[in-house]
Amino acid sequence: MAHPPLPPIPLEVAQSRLLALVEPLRVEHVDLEGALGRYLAQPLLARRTQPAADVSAMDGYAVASIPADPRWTVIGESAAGHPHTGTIGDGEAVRISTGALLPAGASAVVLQEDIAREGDAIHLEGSAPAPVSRHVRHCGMDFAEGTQVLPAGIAIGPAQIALAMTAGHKHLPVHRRPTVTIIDSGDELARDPEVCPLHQVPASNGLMLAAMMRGLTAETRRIGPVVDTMDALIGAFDAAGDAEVIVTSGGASVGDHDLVRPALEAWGAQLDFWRIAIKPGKPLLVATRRRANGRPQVIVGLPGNPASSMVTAFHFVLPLLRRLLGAAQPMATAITTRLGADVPATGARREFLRAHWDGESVSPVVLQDSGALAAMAASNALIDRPAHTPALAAGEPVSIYQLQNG
Ligand SMILES: Nc1nc2c(c(=O)[nH]1)N[C@H]1C(S)=C(S)[C@@H](COP(=O)(O)OP(=O)(O)OC[C@H]3O[C@@H](n4cnc5c(N)ncnc54)[C@H](O)[C@@H]3O)O[C@H]1N2
Ligand code: MOO
Repeated sequence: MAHPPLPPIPLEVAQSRLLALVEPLRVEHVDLEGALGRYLAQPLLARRTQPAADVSAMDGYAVASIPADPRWTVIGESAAGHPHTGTIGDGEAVRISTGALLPAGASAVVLQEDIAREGDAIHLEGSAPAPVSRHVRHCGMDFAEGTQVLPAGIAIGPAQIALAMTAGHKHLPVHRRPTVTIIDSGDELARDPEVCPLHQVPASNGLMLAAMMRGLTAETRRIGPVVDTMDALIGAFDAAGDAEVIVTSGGASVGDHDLVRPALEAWGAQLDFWRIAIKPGKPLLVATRRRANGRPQVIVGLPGNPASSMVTAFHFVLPLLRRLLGAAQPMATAITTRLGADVPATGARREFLRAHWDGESVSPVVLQDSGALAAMAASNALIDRPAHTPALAAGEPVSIYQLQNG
């Protein structure tokens, strides 16, 4: 890795290069609870039809028809889990509960609120269902056996798990969880925030990064803080073992003690790119190393400033993990909202302003220094400001990314 200083590259170019380095991990079958937070590896086909037969959507009376003189005799009951076994004819009704099978011969359900009953004799007092099948859920209304209920690559959340179970599945095919080793690097970093002299700062980035990855089910391991020497860094890379992804924080810039790049080189990794035209986060680097199994190990070197680490983890590490997990859409998606305050013009780098979004408008927090953690903790969004754009006034539309920040 001899490095003529490379010009910073645009965000999307860098993201595409990073994602092109890996493929989704191998497929495994896990139980439904274990599938939460992961991505479906193959399209899911229904193994049953839902509802499996016509069922009632309301509590009332199932009837064969609604005659001009709407009177019926109750001949039995169909309760949820206890179907009525006979067939009903004209003038007959079956007491029915929500979710119970419609008896053979029934075509409508009349709400119990619309019925007057004396003994087994009932008559319509309110309104008849319109259309007549209004309170009936027909066989296959939700899905039919053999049809695709979920596409490959979809995120598996609570509704997907419920659907999979209802479609007759106990297990789901998902991609293996990625293993990630997170390395805090820097002589100034203290492991213990209660024992932190003036020249030190608590090593909070590793903790924050692991927290960001938790929602994606990644298996994280933390190393460090590691001191700024080649030997210590190479030792930390070795200790990362077979992790699919190594994330370092700090030491990515151009200072005399920023050794992540040369240490990666000495360790045998290949630099893929270094420096992105974004603010914060410019010194981000990505390198790869071939593992014994022939698959690449990807190293993402994040800048040490906390806001830079968070923004680059958001735009690079999380999409990389989603790609390894088999997500159809690994990138974060932006939404459009309007500004609650003016924002200044931008320069050569695309900027991601830490901001607070209240659901209606978004305002940048006052302190945009990439070392400002209190300001970052007051943010729940990033305002996306393209490079070389003029100032914008409150009320104008902007793109934002939502952060899972408290
Ligand atoms: N002459 C130049 N100086 C700098 C440039 C440049 O282009 N020319 N880039 C600046 C930018 S932009 C950034 S961002 C920083 C990032 O540099 P590093 O990745 O080398 O980060 P460090 O110098 O190691 O640390 C920066 C800052 O962050 C704190 N830090 C580091 N690691 C952690 C951690 N694990 N937990 C909490 N805090 C951490 C560290 O103490 C420093 O205060 O470089 C600029 N400089
Ligand atoms: O890019 Mo640095 O990340 O501005 O602070």
